[in-house]
Amino acid sequence: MVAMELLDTAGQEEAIQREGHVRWAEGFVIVYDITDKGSFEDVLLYKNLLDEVKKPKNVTFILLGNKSDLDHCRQVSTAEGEKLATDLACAFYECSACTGEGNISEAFYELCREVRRRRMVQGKTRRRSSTTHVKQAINKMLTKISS
Ligand SMILES: Nc1nc2c(ncn2[C@@H]2O[C@H](COP(=O)(O)OP(=O)(O)OP(=O)(O)O)[C@@H](O)[C@H]2O)c(=O)[nH]1
Repeated sequence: MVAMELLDTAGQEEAIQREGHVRWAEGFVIVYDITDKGSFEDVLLYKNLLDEVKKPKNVTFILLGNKSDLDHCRQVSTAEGEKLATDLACAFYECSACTGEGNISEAFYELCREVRRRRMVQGKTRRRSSTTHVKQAINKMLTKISS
């Protein structure tokens, strides 16, 4: 079971840089509108802003192309979305917040799974480094005792 708190950044750059919840959040959903090429071009901008706020940590995120119900007005192809997601090494979904089509639940499950995977990896790194510190301390003590 995972308890999620979802916050909307309202899309303003200054808000993303300023707001504490961006620093606090563990995972992000970057959303563009498939009928608006400009919103797709902004994805990189938002990714870079998140990188800036979260550094030195890597940003955990998924890419979501919204408004798939408006396929007749599409300006961004599915292939373009997939290509960007591959370049950014994140999961990609198309969906419609309006009709619910596309796999919105799966997108959020995947984001949760990715957050957990990264936590596990970071936990292992932390544990390994603390074991190293304990070993070094014991070695120091033994060296002192024997000298
Ligand atoms: N057809 C369709 N319209 C949508 C969909 N999602 C949102 N909209 C419409 O798009 C408009 C903008 O939606 P918002 O939820 O305000 O978008 P936003 O990105 O949060 O906007 P900001 O508040 O500026 O950040 C509204 O008129 C929504 O009804 C969708 O999946 N399909």
